[in-house]
Amino acid sequence: MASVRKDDVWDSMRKGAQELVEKEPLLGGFVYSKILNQPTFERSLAFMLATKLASSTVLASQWNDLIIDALTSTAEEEKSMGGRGSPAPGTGSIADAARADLRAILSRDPACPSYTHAFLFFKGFQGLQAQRVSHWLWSKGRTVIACFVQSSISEVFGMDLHPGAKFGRGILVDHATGIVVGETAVVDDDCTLFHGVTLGGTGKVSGDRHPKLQKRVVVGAHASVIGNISIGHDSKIGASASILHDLPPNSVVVGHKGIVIQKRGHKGKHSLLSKL
Ligand SMILES: CC(=O)SCCNC(=O)CCNC(=O)[C@H](O)C(C)(C)COP(=O)(O)OP(=O)(O)OC[C@H]1O[C@@H](n2cnc3c(N)ncnc32)[C@H](O)[C@@H]1OP(=O)(O)O
Ligand SMILES: N[C@@H](CO)C(=O)O
Repeated sequence: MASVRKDDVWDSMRKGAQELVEKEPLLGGFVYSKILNQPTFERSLAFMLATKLASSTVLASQWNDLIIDALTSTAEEEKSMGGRGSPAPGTGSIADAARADLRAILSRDPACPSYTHAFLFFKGFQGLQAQRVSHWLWSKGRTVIACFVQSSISEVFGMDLHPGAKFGRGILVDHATGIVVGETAVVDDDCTLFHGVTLGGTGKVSGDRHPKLQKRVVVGAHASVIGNISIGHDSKIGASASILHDLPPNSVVVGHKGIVIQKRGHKGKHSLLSKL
């Protein structure tokens, strides 16, 4: 007999949805259609994204079919990879990446009370899952439809995520408004991006031209990280900083020149801050 996979995120989402409807019956139709009437996390995710992205010319049912295709194919691809460790950014099951993102949001965002809340209300979460679908299309050479998805994400969620960009798992995209991520950017597992972040090119080169964020990097609101540079794991980039050069792991940087104020774990006066 085939074993039924345990899905703690989905179980918790359904429980949260039930509680939400009891508290606010006005939202009953909304919550039932997106979660409680759906048989699985995958179906729920596809329906939620499809209804967000739908327009008068590309219907929710067409989006739903496309997204289900992406979720099924990427799950099969991950299975065929043998399930060894976390997949490289931009590869592996989209649904499992979405589950990891929900876990990350609940554990790292004090404003998030439940998986249900993030799933239904956080456009950073929703837009990122749509980007994962566009990236799957991009990786299959379906670049026109991938760019159409990018354009729809931009219109609906207010952030511009190129389909070529590679995102790992456990990503918190908080508030999300105004985020721009370029084609060759890589955001590894457990990173956090606040609103207004740019992971951009210098405008002077083509090819591989966007930043690579290693694991657990936090990029503060309205910071710009520019060029094909590497941001070492566990670094924090301050709100409104501009970063144009590689940063070693554990850096904490602020200001227009991305001045290092400390190496995390090392105590001492931030003397360089007097230059700001
Ligand atoms: C609705 C919302 O809440 S949206 C959330 C938006 N929040 C963000 O984007 C958070 C981003 N985080 C930051 O900018 C943080 O300040 C960090 C990560 C850069 C630094 O955090 P910490 O390591 O705790 O540094 P700490 O707060 O002790 O500050 C150290 C010094 O840097 C200065 N500093 C901190 N952040 C910044 C910044 N973004 N720009 C300029 N200077 C800064 C401080 O004034 C302080 O200076 P001082 O030593 O002269 O007093
Ligand atoms: N979501 C984060 C930043 O706004 C918080 O509530 O602190």
